[in-house]
Amino acid sequence: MLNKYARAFFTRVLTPFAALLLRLGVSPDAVTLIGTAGVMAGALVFFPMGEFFWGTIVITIFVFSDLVDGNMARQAGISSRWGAFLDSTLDRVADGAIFGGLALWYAGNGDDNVMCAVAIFCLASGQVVSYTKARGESIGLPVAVNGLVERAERLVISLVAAGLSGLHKFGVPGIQILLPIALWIVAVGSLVTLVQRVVTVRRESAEADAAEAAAADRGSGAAQ
Ligand SMILES: CCCCCCCC/C=C\CCCCCCCC(=O)OC[C@H](COP(=O)(O)O[C@@H]1[C@H](O)[C@H](OP(=O)(O)O)[C@@H](O)[C@H](O)[C@H]1O)OC(=O)CCCCCCC/C=C\CCCCCCCC
Ligand SMILES: Nc1ccn([C@@H]2O[C@H](COP(=O)(O)O)[C@@H](O)[C@H]2O)c(=O)n1
Ligand SMILES: [Mg+2]
Ligand SMILES: [Mg+2]
Repeated sequence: MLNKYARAFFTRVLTPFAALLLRLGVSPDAVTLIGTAGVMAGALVFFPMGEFFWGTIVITIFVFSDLVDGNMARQAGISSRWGAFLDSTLDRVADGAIFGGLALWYAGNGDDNVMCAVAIFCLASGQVVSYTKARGESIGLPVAVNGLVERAERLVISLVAAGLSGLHKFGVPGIQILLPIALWIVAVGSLVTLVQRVVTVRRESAEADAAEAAAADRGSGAAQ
């Protein structure tokens, strides 16, 4: 949903910045790489220490690189298969760092085995949700469904909650409850999305196989 409705807004807002980077001689690949490194640093340095506010600030600054890199490539007319591969692959790395950082907090001083397991589930299910689309498309199917909770939703729900939970350290009472609530929402939402995508791939593959069998039948009928 965010991908559909918010992308146009962010494209308008980020286009001048993307143009500036191109004028400065920065490449889209460099933005992809630096953005991922920044997200990883924010997530793996701050989250395991329970510094959710500062971690979220650092991650938020760098995560928008994922919208800037493609914008730069399109403006410069240099969108490429390599760029698409690099972008999607490093998305998985960044997501692994964010949910891994949260899991490390709960496994350590956060001391909550259930929430550690929920964070690991968010990490794994998010990766599988993305894989269903990539694999479905690689076997020639349209995978014409995005589902309830795409990557943008996973990130926005988790990061808004993490940032707000971090305000606990600044004296806001009770607010840290938002992070576990958000992780449960992302976990359940990712599971629903996974089922939506698997059901779609199952239907599309059955339709494609039936169409192929019908075409083969017509071919052998014509040969007789
Ligand atoms: C005192 C308050 C403290 C709070 C501190 C600040 C809080 C800020 C919190 C959050 C900000 C989060 C911003 C997250 C922005 C995410 C941007 C992003 O990365 O979007 C990527 C997404 C997809 O891009 P791609 O096409 O490159 O990716 C494809 C996709 O990932 C597929 O994944 P799948 O769904 O299949 O799993 C992959 O299959 C594919 O491989 C991959 O290539 O881009 C978009 O979706 C575009 C829309 C972005 C919408 C961003 C909305 C941000 C909205 C609000 C943030 C501000 C909230 C402020 C809250 C303040 C709280 C007090
Ligand atoms: N280094 C890059 C990054 C991205 N691309 C192209 O942009 C598409 C992704 O667009 P986003 O707005 O989601 O970033 C991607 O599929 C590539 O076509 C690129 O060429 N090089
Ligand atoms: Mg991108
Ligand atoms: Mg991306």
